[in-house]
Amino acid sequence: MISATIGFIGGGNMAASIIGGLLASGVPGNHIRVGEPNAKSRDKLQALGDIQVGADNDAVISQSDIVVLAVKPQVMRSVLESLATPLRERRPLLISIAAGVTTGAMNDWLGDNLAIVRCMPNTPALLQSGATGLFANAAVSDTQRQQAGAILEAVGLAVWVEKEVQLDAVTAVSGSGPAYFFLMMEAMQASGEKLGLDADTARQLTLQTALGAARMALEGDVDVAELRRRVTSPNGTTERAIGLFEQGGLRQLVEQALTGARDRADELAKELEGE
Ligand SMILES: NC(=O)C1=CN([C@@H]2O[C@H](COP(=O)(O)OP(=O)(O)OC[C@H]3O[C@@H](n4cnc5c(N)ncnc54)[C@H](OP(=O)(O)O)[C@@H]3O)[C@@H](O)[C@H]2O)C=CC1
Ligand SMILES: O=C(O)[C@@H]1CCC=N1
Repeated sequence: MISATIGFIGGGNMAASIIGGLLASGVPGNHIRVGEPNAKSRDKLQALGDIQVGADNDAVISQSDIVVLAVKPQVMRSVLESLATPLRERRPLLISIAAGVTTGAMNDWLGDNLAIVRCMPNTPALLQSGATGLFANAAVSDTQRQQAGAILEAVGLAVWVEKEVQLDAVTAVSGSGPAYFFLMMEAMQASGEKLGLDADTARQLTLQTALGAARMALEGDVDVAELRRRVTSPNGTTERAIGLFEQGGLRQLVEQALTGARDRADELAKELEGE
């Protein structure tokens, strides 16, 4: 059970997904506060439930045991520098969800050595089906580690990594990952339509197939390669399709794409630290 008060600095897409998941998991709305400058985003957040939403970050910090930093990487420095004094005084556990912003850079900008759990969640957190990688810096106590783990477990799978650099690989696999599956679904829907299905039928068949495949992979006792083989009848239709995917270099393309995402996280860190 999460009894701490949780304040979010930044209430955009990813914060809304986590907040929606926390509320669905039973965290009371009056334990959640958000500081968000954009009035439209505040309205969207307020629609999630009976949480305290405002534009005043200082008020959020003064009322929170845990502060989730959910702003874009590019504004993290200015946000932390502007909030350094109240954060240094109150010393809440900080949880950052920003891609490519290291705990070292955050503490440099704060001018202190605060407890920071850096994590990489993903948007399915909204449906409590998220996947998050977490890393704790040396200032994080066992209790704080448990608190951070409990928050992210409330919205899905939470996995700790030993080295901070591994979070860039987590970003490439699961942080950005939902977008890869959405792209595949977009492409399958479009192909279904080209092959003569109406848009709604193509959509329904694609989405249900994605759900069914993910459930079999998660709930079954065989690996995904074996599940793929079981669909692939010798000399059948799947064999033709899979052969064309392999011939087109799908595996190499996936590796290149994930390496690109990992490298972009590393670049972001260097760009932000060089500022
Ligand atoms: N989207 C995703 O799937 C994932 C995102 N992340 C990480 O989450 C973080 C947020 O991403 P995302 O939610 O997509 O981005 P959004 O732009 O949707 O959310 C960021 C929010 O922060 C607000 N903001 C800007 N400045 C401040 C400030 N000074 N104080 C408080 N709030 C402020 C922005 O308002 P305004 O719009 O007015 O600028 C915006 O609403 C990023 O660091 C990203 O790397 C991590 C995992 C997955
Ligand atoms: O695209 C991004 O940079 C963020 C981080 C992972 C998902 N969205």
